[in-house]
Amino acid sequence: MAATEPRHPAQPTPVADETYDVVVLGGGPTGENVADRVHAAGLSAVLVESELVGGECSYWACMPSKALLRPVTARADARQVPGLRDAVAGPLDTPAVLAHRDAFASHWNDDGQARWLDGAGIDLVRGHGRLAGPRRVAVDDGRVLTARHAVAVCTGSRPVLPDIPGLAAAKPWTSRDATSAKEVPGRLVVVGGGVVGVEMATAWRALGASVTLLVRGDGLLPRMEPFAGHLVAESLAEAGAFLRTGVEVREVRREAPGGPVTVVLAAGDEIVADELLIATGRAPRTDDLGLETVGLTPGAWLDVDDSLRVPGVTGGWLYGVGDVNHRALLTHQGKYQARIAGAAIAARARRVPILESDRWGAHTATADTAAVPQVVFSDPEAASVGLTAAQAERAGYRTRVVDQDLGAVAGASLYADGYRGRARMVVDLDREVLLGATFVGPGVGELLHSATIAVAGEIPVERLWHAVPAYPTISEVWLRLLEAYRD
Ligand SMILES: Cc1cc2nc3c(=O)[nH]c(=O)nc-3n(C[C@H](O)[C@H](O)[C@H](O)COP(=O)(O)OP(=O)(O)OC[C@H]3O[C@@H](n4cnc5c(N)ncnc54)[C@H](O)[C@@H]3O)c2cc1C
Ligand SMILES: NC(=O)c1ccc[n+]([C@@H]2O[C@H](COP(=O)([O-])OP(=O)(O)OC[C@H]3O[C@@H](n4cnc5c(N)ncnc54)[C@H](O)[C@@H]3O)[C@@H](O)[C@H]2O)c1
Repeated sequence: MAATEPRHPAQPTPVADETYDVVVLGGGPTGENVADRVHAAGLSAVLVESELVGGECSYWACMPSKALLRPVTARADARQVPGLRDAVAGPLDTPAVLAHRDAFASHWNDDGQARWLDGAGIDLVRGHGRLAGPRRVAVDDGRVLTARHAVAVCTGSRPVLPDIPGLAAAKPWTSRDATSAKEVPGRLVVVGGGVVGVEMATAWRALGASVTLLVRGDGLLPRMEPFAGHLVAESLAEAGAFLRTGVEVREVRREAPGGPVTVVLAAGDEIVADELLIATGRAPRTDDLGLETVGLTPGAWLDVDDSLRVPGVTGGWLYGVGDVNHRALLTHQGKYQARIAGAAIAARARRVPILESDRWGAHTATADTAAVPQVVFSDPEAASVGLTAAQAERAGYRTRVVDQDLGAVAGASLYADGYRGRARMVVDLDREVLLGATFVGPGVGELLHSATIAVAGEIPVERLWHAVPAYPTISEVWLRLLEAYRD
């Protein structure tokens, strides 16, 4: 089944002047925010978009996936509340869930976002843009846009298909199909135990598909603390999904278009399904971008410094922001980078000194390396910020790791009967500040920002002691973690 196609893109805003202060290539969440920031700083900006304004996040990633998952986690939570359990015992209303998803994907129509650009005073050019030498962007309709100060490449990423015999011919689902499919497949095989694999296995299993998750490593969510993957795997199994770890796909066959697909594992066994989702990571959208015209390598992630500028480009006019630079493939980090890059572009345009040496200054995207928050909207949710215990150890910190059973907190047991969850904080013993925190359990996504503030703010543990969590909330786990640390 093909991913839902963009519908009726709005007519482009007429472009009067082909020279701008800033040309932004790619109108996803990152590109929109770069354009907005430089425009707010008094520079003129044009945004070039080849598909839909709003990018992957709005139509085939964050928004539709979270709209599919919200009914799943809300039902799971309600089923753990005495007095409510029986009222939500039935199946999800699949047409209503899919309609809710369609609405959150704006029916794959970007009129609203194009209007926002117009209102913000940012010109929109629809078409595929390519660099055409220094400061120039050629659009496939023949026009050439020139940037006085900067070109910001915000072209994002696309799913990778591993080199498995028969895979491409079998027309597997990618994240685009998994977030936009109009029907629930009877049997779905998911390859990849990262965030996309876990979230989409959760959603489609809850909508009634028989789901088999094939994972090459030994568990799910390998970038998080190991207990996150364990708890999510346990819950997926209870939901009736089949998880196979330590397996490799050797070959894929689909004899007839629309017919069943056979997945052959390295050990020789075969799994037959109706759809196959490949969720094995992302590749940069830089292969057809004219990078070679400015001495860079097409198809590679864009290497950038902490102000999001591409080093080694004469004149320093090229920036790479968002997924395309591979620093942190998340919408909120792309938007954060856009705020930093926008400020740096505007400062350099005005010849104002850049605060490069100020780690937490306006022109340095330090949070990309020190405090990236992420919520996996599985059941239960998994939320983390900063370093895991293993990452901190690898980075050479002297650490103390403190764990707590989330279910033992009064607020958690009120939130859900039999609440299962766990929390961990990783403390840098030399500075006595948090390097990272992880929470796994129902509703923990909304708990994460407290940890992000602690990590990004480098708040001493001694001062956190005075940040009193309200009783009886799940946040009281902070008190338990700090008590355990001080004991
Ligand atoms: C299934 C899924 C779920 C996700 N869920 C979350 C989530 O819950 N939270 C979260 O933070 N992140 C999530 N992500 C990640 C998030 O989608 C990305 O980090 C985010 O979209 C990156 O934004 P971006 O603007 O850098 O790139 P994109 O959103 O990819 O936008 C790039 C834009 O550039 C355009 N473009 C590309 N090349 C050209 C060209 N040559 N000329 C003109 N235009 C071009 C594209 O059409 C696109 O519109 C999810 C990802 C997936 C796959
Ligand atoms: N809620 C969220 O924040 C959210 C949701 C979805 C996606 N995202 C972002 O989108 C990005 C892409 O997600 P993703 O899940 O595709 O990538 P990922 O990198 O998170 O996970 C991909 C997984 O596939 C495995 N893999 C790679 N090649 C394989 C192969 N040939 N066979 C079997 N397994 C293989 C990897 O070991 C890895 O565990 C992530 O970086 C994530 O940050 C975020």
